[in-house]
Amino acid sequence: MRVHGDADRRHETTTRCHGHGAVTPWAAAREAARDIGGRCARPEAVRAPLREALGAVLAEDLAALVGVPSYDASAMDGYAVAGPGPWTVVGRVLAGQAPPEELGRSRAVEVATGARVPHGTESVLPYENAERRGDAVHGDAVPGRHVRRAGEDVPSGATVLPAGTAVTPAVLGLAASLAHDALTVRRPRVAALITGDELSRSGFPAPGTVRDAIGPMLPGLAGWAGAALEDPRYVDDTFGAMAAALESAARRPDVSVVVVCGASSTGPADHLRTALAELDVTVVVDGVACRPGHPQLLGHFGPQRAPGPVVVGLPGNPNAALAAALTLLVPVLAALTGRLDPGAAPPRTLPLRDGAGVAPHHRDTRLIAVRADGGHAEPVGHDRPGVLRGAAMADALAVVPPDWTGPAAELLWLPR
Ligand SMILES: Nc1nc2c(c(=O)[nH]1)N[C@H]1C(S)=C(S)[C@@H](COP(=O)(O)OP(=O)(O)OC[C@H]3O[C@@H](n4cnc5c(N)ncnc54)[C@H](O)[C@@H]3O)O[C@H]1N2
Ligand code: MOO
Repeated sequence: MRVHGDADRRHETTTRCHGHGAVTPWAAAREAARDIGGRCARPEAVRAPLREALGAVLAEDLAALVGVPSYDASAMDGYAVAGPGPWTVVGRVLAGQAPPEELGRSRAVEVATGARVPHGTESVLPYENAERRGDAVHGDAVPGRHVRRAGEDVPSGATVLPAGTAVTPAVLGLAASLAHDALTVRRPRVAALITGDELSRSGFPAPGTVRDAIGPMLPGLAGWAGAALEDPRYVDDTFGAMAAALESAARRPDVSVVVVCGASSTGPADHLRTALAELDVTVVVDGVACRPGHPQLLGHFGPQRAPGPVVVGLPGNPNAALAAALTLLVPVLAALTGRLDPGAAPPRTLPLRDGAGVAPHHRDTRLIAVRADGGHAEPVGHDRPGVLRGAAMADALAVVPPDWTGPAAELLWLPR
């Protein structure tokens, strides 16, 4: 970390206001994150083509512009038949082709699965139940069988999903079936400020420099929580650069969250807290009693009753940044659109495997990289604050509070 000229006076303030007993317990910090996210203005509703809507939430109920199926269709390859058998075969209809107007009594048309069946069709006789002799077909047809009637799965005009539903791959497929080309969705936008004059962004790091490991993690974390991350802005380790970058991100009406990486501690180049004070940001969580990730921060621009944009400060150590993102950033983003925190998905707890050698810390909640395997959670190791090696092998972070007696531990799932 390099020290810049304008650090000194303001750094005095930082040192006094952080790290002197005001840290928030881990569970309370997460609750605060959910609470702020839930109180912010919802991200603006926008029209998104289907291919861009994945992961957002629906801003409106999803209605069927067309029924499913949209025409009377065969559910099997075989014969559409009308009246009693045997039936005389009068033609063939493949999917996408027009059928004859009307199927007369004791008449059949050979049909492919998905083909339109003629009016008058009473059932479809699958090939395997049919015996063909010349133009005649014999077999036991069961009235109504293997014909999918128009609108029988989804009637035209029906509301099929409520506003607030997360757009999954299945939702996109359904929307297309219902004749939508675009959806009206909400998706929080996240601006990222990455600090650290020692950071490099590509190639082999020169002596004394470090590859940015947080920038590459953030889009996936944001996307997992239904948000979109803008290209990160790399900010010099000066008070002026930090304050200016924060201010300009916060002025953007489309930005719901500003995430700041690094500069969260009390060092001479750590200007986050002083810049937030200068900009009148309300700091709600100033440090969290957890390891790794204790210097993380949660605050907001704007008044208490209408907060926004939210500011999340992630520590510079990459594994601490990941733990902090799961603790504060993901719950804020999920709550902004009212969706469930994906880190808190079931199963919520698993027993740590016997002999895992986990001991609680006397004051802080430990967040331990674990693999979930056969009904147990097993620490994978390699999860010190400065390295993502353990997290990259892990399924979740096991939450071990100071009063933990085991063996069951709460899990905070990682995006996988
Ligand atoms: N006197 C104290 N010093 C520190 C404390 C403390 O309580 N008292 N806490 C330590 C902990 S814990 C953490 S975590 C770090 C947090 O530091 P910052 O958020 O201010 O971040 P930096 O100082 O800039 O960097 C810390 C470390 O991480 C590396 N780094 C930073 N950004 C990135 C990145 N994008 N990708 C990869 N690595 C990054 C940086 O080079 C440093 O090695 O403070 C401790 N100090
Ligand atoms: O808590 Mo630091 O956040 O250990 O790396």
